[in-house]
Amino acid sequence: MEKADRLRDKSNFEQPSAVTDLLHKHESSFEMFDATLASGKGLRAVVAYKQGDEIMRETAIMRIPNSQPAASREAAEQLHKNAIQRAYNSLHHESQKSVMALASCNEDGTDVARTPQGVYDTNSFRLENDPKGGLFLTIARINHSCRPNVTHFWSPRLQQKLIFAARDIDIGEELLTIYGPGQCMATKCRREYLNERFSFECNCEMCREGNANGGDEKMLEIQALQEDIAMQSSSGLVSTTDAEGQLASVTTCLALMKEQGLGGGAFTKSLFHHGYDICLAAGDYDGARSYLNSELTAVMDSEGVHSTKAIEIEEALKNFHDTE
Ligand SMILES: C[S@@+](CC[C@H](N)C(=O)[O-])C[C@H]1O[C@@H](n2cnc3c(N)ncnc32)[C@H](O)[C@@H]1O
Repeated sequence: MEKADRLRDKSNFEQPSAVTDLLHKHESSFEMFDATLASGKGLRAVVAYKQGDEIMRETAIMRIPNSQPAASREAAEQLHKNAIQRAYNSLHHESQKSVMALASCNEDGTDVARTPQGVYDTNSFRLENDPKGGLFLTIARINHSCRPNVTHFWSPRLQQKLIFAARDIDIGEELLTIYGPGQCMATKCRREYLNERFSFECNCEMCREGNANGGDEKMLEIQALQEDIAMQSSSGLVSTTDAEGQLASVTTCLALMKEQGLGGGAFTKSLFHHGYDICLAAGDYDGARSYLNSELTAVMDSEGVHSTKAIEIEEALKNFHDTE
């Protein structure tokens, strides 16, 4: 079966489901366990996944505005705290218990010290282009890795968060996502960022490895290449010779990302789009179509086959064929 068909089959259930539905649908494909990488729990695969497989989708148990207008920072913090408390109070007792069983890095780690705000702030996500963030009971159990094997995507249409395999995953492997940063950084800076933003000392494979295999230099090179390519492709002034150099940078960057375990669709899709822009500007339509095909696969792998972006790219590819 073609990959797109396989993905379509997996994405057949379209409507948002309740958290309990999520647990029933997916309970046999992953399980919660006592994590070794991090304190507390984690999720691990009980079936093997292929890159691009949808592993789960979940509806938020709590939705809280990211920010509210207030006269001072203190007043804004109070509004945030009140909104969390109100949302928490409106939950069923069993759901409250599930929320309070999650990790809380604002407190000292004991059950007594946990508060709804500590739990919400530790485990919630901002949701792209949405004024409200969300807390997802199951997704909250996924620990962080700077070399993740899963990525998440907020679907505005489904109002759910979807988790996709960023590479092939074996049975028994822990599911690990990236909390941040959004840029490629050297180990010391990544660890500082994670400590400051999420209050933990990252113990992931990439951080433990540090610069042993030149990882830090590779991360910095990826970052520099990505910035350079984005700048060049947006300037739009591409001669054939420029295009060759820029496309060579795209190829180098993709290879480095793969070496660093960052070859999944969520990380590569923008790079493929730049490749497409560069080829178009240089009048290389075969090259443009090839990059667009790669972008489509990367988008389907990380957003699902029904995402708005995937549909738009499919449309653009059809137009390519129609104008030939
Ligand atoms: C969203 S929770 C993840 C699930 C959590 N382990 C649990 O038991 O519910 C985030 C917390 O997990 C821990 N954690 C996640 N990834 C980690 C990592 N790479 N290194 C060390 N601790 C990590 C940290 O304590 C962090 O505050």
